[in-house]
Amino acid sequence: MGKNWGKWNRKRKVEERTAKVDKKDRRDKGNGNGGGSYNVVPNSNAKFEAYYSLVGLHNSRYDIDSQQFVPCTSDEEKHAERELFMATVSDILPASFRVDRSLDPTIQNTVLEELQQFVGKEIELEVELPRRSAAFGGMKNLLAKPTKCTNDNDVEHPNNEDATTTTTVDDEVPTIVKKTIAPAKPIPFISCNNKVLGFQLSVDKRTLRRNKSLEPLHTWLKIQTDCGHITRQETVSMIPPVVLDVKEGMSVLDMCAAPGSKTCQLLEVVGGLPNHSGQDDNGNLVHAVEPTGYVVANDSDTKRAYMLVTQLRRMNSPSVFVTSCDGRFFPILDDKSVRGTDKEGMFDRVLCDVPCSGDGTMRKNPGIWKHWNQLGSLALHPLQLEIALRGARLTHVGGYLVYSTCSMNPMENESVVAALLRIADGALVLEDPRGRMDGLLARPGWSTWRVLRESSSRTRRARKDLKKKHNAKMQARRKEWEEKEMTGENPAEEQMEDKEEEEMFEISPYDTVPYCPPATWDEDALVERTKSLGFVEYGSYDDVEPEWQQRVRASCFPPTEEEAKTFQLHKCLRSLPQDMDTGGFFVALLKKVKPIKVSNDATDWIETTDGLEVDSDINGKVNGEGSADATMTETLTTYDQSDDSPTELGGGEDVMLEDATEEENGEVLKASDGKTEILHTKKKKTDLSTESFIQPDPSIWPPIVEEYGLAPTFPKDQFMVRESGEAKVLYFISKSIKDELIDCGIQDRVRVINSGLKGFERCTLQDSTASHRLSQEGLQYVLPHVTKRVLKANTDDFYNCVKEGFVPFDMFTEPFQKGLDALTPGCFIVTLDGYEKDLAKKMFLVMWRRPNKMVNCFVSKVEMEAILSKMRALGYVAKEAAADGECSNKAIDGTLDGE
Ligand SMILES: C[S@@+](CC[C@H](N)C(=O)[O-])C[C@H]1O[C@@H](n2cnc3c(N)ncnc32)[C@H](O)[C@@H]1O
Repeated sequence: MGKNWGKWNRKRKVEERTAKVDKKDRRDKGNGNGGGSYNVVPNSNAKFEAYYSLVGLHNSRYDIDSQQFVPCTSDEEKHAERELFMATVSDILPASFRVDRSLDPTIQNTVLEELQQFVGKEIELEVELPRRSAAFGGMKNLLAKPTKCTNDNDVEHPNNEDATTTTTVDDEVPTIVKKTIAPAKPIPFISCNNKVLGFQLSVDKRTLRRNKSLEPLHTWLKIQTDCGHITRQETVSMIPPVVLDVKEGMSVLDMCAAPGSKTCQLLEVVGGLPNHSGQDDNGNLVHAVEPTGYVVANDSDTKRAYMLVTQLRRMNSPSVFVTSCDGRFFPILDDKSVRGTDKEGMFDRVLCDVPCSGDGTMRKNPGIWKHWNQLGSLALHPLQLEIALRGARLTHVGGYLVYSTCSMNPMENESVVAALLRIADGALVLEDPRGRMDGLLARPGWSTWRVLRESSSRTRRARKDLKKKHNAKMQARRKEWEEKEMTGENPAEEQMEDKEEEEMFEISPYDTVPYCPPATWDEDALVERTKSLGFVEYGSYDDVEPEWQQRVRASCFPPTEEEAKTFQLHKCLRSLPQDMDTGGFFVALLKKVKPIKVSNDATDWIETTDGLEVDSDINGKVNGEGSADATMTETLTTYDQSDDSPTELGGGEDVMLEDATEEENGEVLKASDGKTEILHTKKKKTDLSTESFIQPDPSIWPPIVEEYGLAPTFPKDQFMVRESGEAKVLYFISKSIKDELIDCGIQDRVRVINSGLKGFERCTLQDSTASHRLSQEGLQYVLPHVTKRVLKANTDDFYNCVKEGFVPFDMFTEPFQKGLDALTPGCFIVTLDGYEKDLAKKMFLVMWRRPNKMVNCFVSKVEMEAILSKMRALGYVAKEAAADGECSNKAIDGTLDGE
C-alpha cells in the first residue's frame, strides 16, 4: 500500500511536469527571454527558502525501490527534492474526506459501495495545471543544475539594486493536460475493521466543480456531507487521532481542540456504544446504553470553543465535555475513577495539537509566504512546550500523549519533544506508530538541528502594536512638551530618545528581498546566504546574547549525543507536502511510563512566556471550511477572553456573553512553580453559557414522570440544568462525565462551555398542559424509560411524519390514525416498527399532536434529511418517489430490507 501511495503521487507529479516541457519551450522561444531568465513566483519567501535550505529540509528523499526516506547524496538530488517541494506547495491542496466510523454498519457499507464507482474506476479528465507549477521547467530541470539566479549570493545587502531585477510569472493560457485517473483514492491508514474510510480526491476543488464528468462525484459528496455520512477533513489532520490509537470507552483530553475536526474523529471512536445495538443477549432494550468513554475538548479561545460546540453538534454525542481554559493550566483533578493506575493523570489519551506557525499549511494559507518569520516559531516554542508538559502530567501512567503541529520547523517540533523528554526524565518514551499505519509516508524526526534567529527584534504584529502604543505616547509627550516650552524647560533630550524608539519600528529591510533558490548546496554558501538575510546562528545556548535569551531558549537547542541516543527522535513522524500530496505536518507519540516529577530545574528550561508576542500574521485567523488545521492568532502575554461576542449556543438559543476577563471570573492563584492559575470559584459576572451543570430542583420531575410514564429505571441524576436562570433545558449527561468530571469538581476549575444532550425542554406551546416536551437531541437516552405517548409506525407512516410543517391525520394509515386520535394534544414519540429497540439506528421522532387533527415533527431539517437518507440506505423507497421513477435500482416499494 505504502509503495502505491508514494508511486501514485510521484507519478502524478512527473506526468504534470513532463506535460509542461513543451509549453515551457514554446514560451521561452516566443517571449524573447531566451530561456535563460528565472521566473519569480509569488509563492515564495527568501528567508523561508534560505532558512529551510540550511536547516536541511531538502536533505532527504523518498526512494521508491527501498520504500524508505534516504539522505540525498548529491546537490542534484537536493535540488530535485527542493523543486518537488516547491511544485507541490504551489499546487492546490486536494480535498479529502472521511466516512464516519460510528455510522450504522448497514449505512456505512452502502456509502462505501457507492464510493467504489469513483475510487475503483479510472476516467479520462482534462485537468488544468496550476500556473506556479507550470513555471518550472519540467522533469529535465529537476535533475539539472539550478539555473543561476542573478541575485543569488549577490544579496550582500538587502537593499542591493540587483536583488530586484526579476521577471514576472508567465500567466498566459493555462496548461491543460489529459489524465486517466480514478477521481478519488483511498488513504489506507484511515481505516477501521479492515475497511478503508479515508479518501483523498485526485483533483482539486475547482476541477471537481467544473468538470462535467465529475458531476456525479460532486453531487454524491454534497449529499453525503449534508446527511453527516462523510466529513471533509484534511489528510494530515486525520493522522494525530489515528496515531493516538484511542479505543472505545477511553477518557481523552483534546487540549487545543477548536475548530474540532480531530475532536470529532476521536469522538467517533471513544463515544462508541459498548453494546452497539442497544439490546442485551435476549434482545431486550438495554436501559443504560450509553458510551463509557468521553472526550474533554478544550480551547483557550472561548469564541473558538463555541465554534467547536457547533461543529460537534452534528455528532449528537453525550460523550463530549467542552471547556475553555489555557491548556498550560488545565486542572489536574483527583482521579476518583477506576481508570487510574496511579494518582497522576486522569486521561487515557491526551492530544496536544498545539498552536503553531502553520508553515506546513501554505497550500491553503498562501499568507504564510508573505509573513513567514522564524521569530514566530521561537516565540511559540515555550507555549507549545508548556502545553505538552501539562498534557503529559494529565496522562495516566501507561497512557499516551500525541504532540502535533502543522509546522515544519524544528523549533516547534523536535526541540519541543526533546525538551519534554528531558524534563520528564524517563517518565515519557517516544514510540513509533509507523508499523500500524499502513501506507503512511513519514520521514524520521531529526535528532539534531541548527538554531537560528532573525535579527529583527520584533515581529510584524508586535511592531504594529508597539507603534500604536508609541503613537499614543508621542501625543501625550507632545502635549507635555508644549506645556514645558511654555514654562521655559528644554525637551531636546527626550526628543533624542524618541528618535531611537522610532528606529525600532522600521520594517526589516530583509522582508523585501525576493525569492531565489540556492545556486549551490555548499554549506558555507548556505550559511552566508542566511547571514545576508539577517539570520544569526548559535552553536549553543551560551552563545545567545542576554537580550535574546527570552526568545532563543535553552530548550530550543538539540540534545547532546548522549541524550539523542535515549530520546530516539527519529520515531517522530515528519511529512512534507510532496510525500503524500498533503500539507506538511509533525506528529510525536509518547508513552507515559511513570509519574512526572517537575523540578525547578525543569521550569528553568521553560520559564514563562512573559514579554513575548507571536506574529498574528503568521498564524492566520480561523478559516471556516477545511479548517482542520486552522492556525491561530495569539498574543501570549495578554491572553484573555474578553473579546467574546454574541454566539449561537445549543439549538438556537442566543447567548450574550458579557465581557469578563479570567481575573474577573475567578480567583487568581500562584502555582508552586510561580505560574498563575485561575480558580473559577468566584464568579462575579455570570452568563448562562458558562454556568455549571447542577441537579434541578426535584419538584421539576413529578409532572414529567407522569406525562411520559417514566419508568423507575429513568436516571434522574443524569439530567442536569445550567446553574443560573430558569431550568429551561434538562441535559442528559453521560454517567462517566458526571462521575469523573463533574463530581470531581472540574466545573470549579475551568470554564465549562457545553456538554450533554438536550433531554427535555420547557413547553411553551399552549396546546398542552405538560411542563416539558421531549427533545430529539437526547431522545435515545430517554426512550428506553418512556411508557406513555409512544406510537409505532410502519415505514410509510414514519416517512410521512418526517415532514416540515403540519401533517393532517388522514395522510396516515388507519391504525396509526387511531393511535393519534387516542392521544391528548402534546408531545409524543414515533418509533419505526422493527427499529424501536435498535437504539443505535435512532429511527424515532419527537412529534407534536395538535388539537386540530394535525401533527408536526420536532426535528431539525438537517436531521430530517439524515433520517430520510438512512431510510434510503436501509432500502426504503417512498411511494411517491417510486412513482416518479427515482431510485429505481433500490425500489422496494414502501418497505425496508429485511422486513
Ligand atoms: C492548531 S489549532 C487546533 C486545531 C484542532 N485540533 C483541530 O483539529 O481542529 C490550535 C488551537 O489552540 C488554541 N490555543 C492557543 N493557545 C492555547 C492554550 N494556551 N491552551 C489551549 N488552547 C490554545 C487555539 O485557539 C487554536 O484553536
